This record gives sequence, C-alpha cells and structure tokens, in this order.
Amino acid sequence: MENIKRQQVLGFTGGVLFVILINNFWRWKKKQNVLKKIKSKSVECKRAFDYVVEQLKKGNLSEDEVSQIVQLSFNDLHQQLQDGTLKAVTVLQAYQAFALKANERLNAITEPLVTAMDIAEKLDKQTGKKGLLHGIPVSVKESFDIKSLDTTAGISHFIGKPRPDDAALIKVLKDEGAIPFVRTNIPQTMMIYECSNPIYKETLNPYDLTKTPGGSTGGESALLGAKASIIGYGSDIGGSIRVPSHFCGCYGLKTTLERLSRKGTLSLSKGQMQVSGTVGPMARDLDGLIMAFKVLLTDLHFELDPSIPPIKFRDEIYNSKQSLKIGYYVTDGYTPAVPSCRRAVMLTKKALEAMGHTVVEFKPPRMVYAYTKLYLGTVMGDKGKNYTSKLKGDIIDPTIWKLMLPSKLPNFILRMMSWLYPILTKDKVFGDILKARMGINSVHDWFNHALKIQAYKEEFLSAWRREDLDAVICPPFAMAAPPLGKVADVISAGNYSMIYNLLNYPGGVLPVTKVTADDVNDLDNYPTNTRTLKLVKQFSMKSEGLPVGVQCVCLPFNEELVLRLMREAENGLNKLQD
Ligand SMILES: CCCCCCCC/C=C\CCCCCCCC(=O)NCC(=O)O
Repeated sequence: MENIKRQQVLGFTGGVLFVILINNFWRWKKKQNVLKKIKSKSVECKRAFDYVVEQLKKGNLSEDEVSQIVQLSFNDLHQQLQDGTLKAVTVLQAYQAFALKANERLNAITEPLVTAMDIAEKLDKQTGKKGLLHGIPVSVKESFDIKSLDTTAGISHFIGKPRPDDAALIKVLKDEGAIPFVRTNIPQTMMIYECSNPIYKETLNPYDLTKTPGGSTGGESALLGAKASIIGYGSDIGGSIRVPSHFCGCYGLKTTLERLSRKGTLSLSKGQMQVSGTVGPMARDLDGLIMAFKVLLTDLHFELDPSIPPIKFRDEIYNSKQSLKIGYYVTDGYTPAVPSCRRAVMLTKKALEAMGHTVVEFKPPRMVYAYTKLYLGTVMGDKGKNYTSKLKGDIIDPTIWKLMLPSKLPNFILRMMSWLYPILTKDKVFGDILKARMGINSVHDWFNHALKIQAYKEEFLSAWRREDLDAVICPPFAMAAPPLGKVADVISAGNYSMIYNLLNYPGGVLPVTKVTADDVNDLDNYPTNTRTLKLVKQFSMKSEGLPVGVQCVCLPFNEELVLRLMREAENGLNKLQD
C-alpha cells in the first residue's frame, strides 16, 4: 500500500516536472525563433545600410558641401531644387551622409531606402513640370508601408511579412517628387512616448543622449532635431507626433481623423473606432511643415482613398488677417506643467498678443475624467488585448513593461489595487487609471461608453464656444524630455496631447524655448503630493538646455488655422526677441 502511494506521488511529481520541462522547452524554442527572426531582420537592415554607404563612396561631396546643403532652410532648399541650382542626387547624397553619421549617435534610422538614389537620378533627368517636393529627401516612420519591406512597429510577429505596396501617402509624396530616403524608429507597439524595441533597439535624444526623443514617432523627431532630415511623417493616437516634436525641438502636426489617408499604415488599434490614430507631417522648420501638409492634399490622394473628404489646402484660412481669440492653460488638474513648459505657454501668449490677438485663460472641463474614464477607458477598452495579442511569445522591451503589466493582471487584483492605491498614496486619479485598465465588459457598456465620449465632446465644445475661442494654446506634455526608460512612470503627463485625440481636434507643436537654470530652480515650488508629480519633478531636475514646445489646437478640420496660429506665434516670438 505504502509502495503504491509512493509510486503515485512519484508518478504525479514526475508528470508535473515533465509538463514544466516541456513548457519551458517550448518557451525557449519560441524565444529562439524570435531571436532568429530579429537576427535576420538586422542582417537585412545592415545590408541596406552597407549598400547606401557603398553608394555614397562613389559620390564626391566634401564634408563642407554636405554641411552647407543640410543647413539650408526648407524654403531655400526647395527653391534651389526647383530652379535647378541643386540636383536631386546631390541633395540626397548630402542627407544620406549626414543622416547616417547622426545615426551612429542616435540610432534613429531603422533602414535606409535603397531605392532612393534611383528616384533621385530619374528626377534629375525629368524635363516636365516639377512636383511640389521635387528632390526633397523625406524620412518616414517605420509604420508606413514601403513596398516589399516589413512594417513591424518593433514587434517580431510582423517580421518576414513584406508589404505588397507603398502606403497611400508615400505614393502621393513620390508623385510630387519627394524622395523617401530612410525609415525611422518606433517603440514596440507604438503606445509610449519612448522609442525602443527589441528589433531596432533604442533611439536617443539629440539634445541629450541620456534623454528619450519621445515616441512613438521618436526616430523622426531625433533625426529632425539633429538636422539630419528636413521633413518627415508620423502617426498620433495619443501624442506620438506632438510629444516627440516637443522633446526634440521640431515641428509636428496631428491632423483631424480622415483629413489624411491612413491606408497602408500600421496601427494595433484600428478596430477600435472611438479614438483613432491619425497621420501627419513633422519638420525642421515651419515652412517645411506647411509644405509637408499642403503637398498631400491632391487629387491623387483623394483618388487613392475616397474616404478622405477632398478638401485641398485652404489658403484663405491660412492667409487670413482676422485677429483671433485664443484660450490658454497650463494645468490639466492632475499633472501641472513644470516651470519651463508653463513659461513656454506664457511666452507664446505674449507673442500672440504682440501680433494683435486676444489671449484669455481657458479652463477645459473635466480633463482628468476625460483622460482616465474616456481616453484610457477607450484605448484599453479590450484590456489591451489589441496590443498584447501581437506580443505573445515576443521579447518585451523594458520601456513598455510597466504599461503592459496591468493588462496581464486579473481584474479583481486591479480592482483591489484601485481601492488600496489612493488610500496609501492619496492619489485618487491613479486609482481611476487602474480601473480604466480593467477594460469594458460588454457591447452594451461599450455603446454607453461611446455616448459618454459624445457627451464630453459636446461639453468641451460648449466651454470653447462660451469663450468664443478660435484656438487654444497649451503644453504638449507636462515636462521636457524625461530620462531614457522612465516615461512609463510619468505617462499621465501626456494628457495634454491625449485629450485632443479623444476630441479629434487638430494640434500642432512648435519649439518655443529651452529649459533654463531658472526653470530648474523654480521646480522648488512644483507640487509633489503624488508619486507621478514627485517623478515629474525629479526627472526635470537635469533638464537644462532641453527644447520646450507649445501646442496650438483648433476645431476639427481646421489644420490651416492651426498652421496660421503657429506662424503668428513664431513671428510674435521673433518680434519679442528683436
Ligand atoms: C504595451 C501594451 C499595452 C499598451 C499600453 C497602453 C497603456 C495606456 C497608457 C497610456 C496611454 C497611452 C499613451 C499614448 C502614447 C502615444 C501613442 C501614439 O500616439 N501612438 C501612435 C500610433 O499608434 O500611431
């Protein structure tokens, strides 16, 4: 009897050990597979880098010539390509050389496009009318499809699935004579304001290599900030164009949903239609940004994607001289802007007043509710499955671990944490953030949730109309670029951007100032009553010299007014400096 029992126990234990062994072996095998895929991808990318390096050796541009070309403003470069003073091949070689050099420091490029030189050579032979972007090298976020290359968003699941065609916007750009010359890095899943993934690794901020360039369009912002590209394109479902532009001192425009085609761009949340990602241009200067937007609004674009309303660039709005009434704010009621970001808004207010506009304080309604219940409630409505399902068996980048964790916890734990956390830390909002991470239970609840978003949109619009506003200025993020790997801890600082994805208002970011020693000293008075605020303050202590931007927001489909406001702000800022 004893023997039988012992045999049963041994048999059971052996069985369990066997299952564990098989399971571990299975996991190990899967990981090896992932590593193999990543390896083959890096070999493929290295081949592209080597090819371009070899091509560059055949060119004969001196360092001085390269530097002269990349220093040209957008308008000067555009003019010289249009009148033939500069050849497309020469400009491409200069940008390739400069970008590859900057990339050694920043790791912003996922792969150079080997087709670029052929395009440039053809353009130089062309005799007819030149396109609006004739010969302008353009960088593009990795999430835009390029024919016969993978689009991965840093997720190994997407390796080895070359795309059948170029994204619609890439076709429009090529039709206007632009030369897509590099693809740029993104964070794994594209759902964080950092720029790191296991395939292409981590991108750094050109102003301070210990800081993040932001994300998810972080490769773009790093390259533009380093002057290694002149215009580029990205996407934004929660600030991914605006926040990296702010962190790296460049210009970015998040458009209204359906102003520009997203055909052939990757987003992991396309089935979720309440808050959708949009695409938009980024640039080194404002003229570049305006042209990078304007050039897309063509018949070809509307033909390639008939769901886009055929609204061409409205010069009458952009050129209007009518004085504007603009609202401003520097707190969302949870994460107030740090002194540098507050100063940037106040400086812009002064600049706009100097240009003859009226700027008044605006208090957007219930911004914390909009962030926790509505924005997070929506993007995490499926408890993050859209994202986690594509990450099964993948290597998870350390920068997104903390954001991913709540999606892995059972709801009763999340509920318990959402009760306990506010008691222990006095941070009630964080309790709501955890609740939002529990997802939405039923289709009925999802419908009701959609109604709440609709009601909030009405409430926000009423507040806007009560003040009779044409536009709003505010920070894009509560602080300047945080240190690498720390964004998950201060993700709420992005509410300043996320809210305009919820509302579907267009927003542009322009660089306004840099963090000064006084800004850092003024952090003494920054509140520290929650963990998030303590970290915002701590991460801002070593931020002197980092760029600081301001966000300009208008009502849906008013991109031209956003651009006008950015222009007026920039002119006003220059006027104040004189
Ligand atoms: C990593 C897996 C789970 C996703 C975690 C999402 C957690 C939600 C928390 C924070 C709010 C979202 C931050 C938004 C970051 C910017 C995203 C963006 O604009 N992406 C562009 C795009 O997807 O095209």
